Amino acid sequence: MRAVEMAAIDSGTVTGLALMERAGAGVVASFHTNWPALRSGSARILCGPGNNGGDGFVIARLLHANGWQVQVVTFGHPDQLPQDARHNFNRLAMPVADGATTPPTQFDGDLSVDAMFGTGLTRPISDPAMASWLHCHDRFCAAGGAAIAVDIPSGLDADSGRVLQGSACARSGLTVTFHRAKPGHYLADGPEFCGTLHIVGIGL
Ligand SMILES: NC(=O)C1=CN([C@@H]2O[C@H](COP(=O)(O)OP(=O)(O)OC[C@H]3O[C@@H](n4cnc5c(N)ncnc54)[C@H](O)[C@@H]3O)[C@@H](O)[C@H]2O)[C@@H](O)CC1
Ligand SMILES: [K+]
Repeated sequence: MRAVEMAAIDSGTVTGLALMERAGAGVVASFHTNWPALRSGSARILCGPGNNGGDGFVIARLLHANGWQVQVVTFGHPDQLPQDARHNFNRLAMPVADGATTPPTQFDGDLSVDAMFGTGLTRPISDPAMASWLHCHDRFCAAGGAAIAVDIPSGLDADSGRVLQGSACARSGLTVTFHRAKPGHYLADGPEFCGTLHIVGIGL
């Protein structure tokens, strides 16, 4: 997937930023088809330190523009964000909570989005703050809340579908992935953690 994205970007046919905007818009569109009754409300978006988090910033901006009350929780310092994610972080016009220093509260809003990690997860999620925020997302999902994973549930290996050894991982009711499903969506723990799988095109 990374090679496909880089080839498209290197060929000049599309920018990473355009792909990220389409990814974020695809998640919002998928959300409305999966939960049509949920027209607006309050959303919590968990945004990790990479471009998966960047997708989360796009989703936050689009929901906010549609009249949603949005709480963005970030993990990692904005200065460390990759360029496209940083661009979308800078475009946010709402308060942002630092997940490392803000204790998680039980979420009683309408929509929780896991944009912590996608295909760039390289090791088990062991950071206690990340784990406890993901646990909130998982509890909200288990209680029947609208819980979405961006690209892949964080903590799940995109190739094997297994939760990385000892990693925190959160279930979602809907996973929205881009361009193609990954083996991890179907294998091992994938189905349990992904819930319904939507595959959106981002023009690749
Ligand atoms: N490349 C592109 O042009 C596009 C990428 N997209 C999104 O970008 C994602 C991939 O982005 P990235 O490659 O930045 O990867 P991620 O956003 O999945 O995360 C990578 C970051 O997390 C850190 N990390 C990995 N494992 C960790 C752990 N256990 N604890 C703490 N930090 C950890 C890495 O050091 C790195 O900084 C995709 O899943 C998708 O959501 C989409 O926007 C489509 C376009
Ligand atoms: K994710």
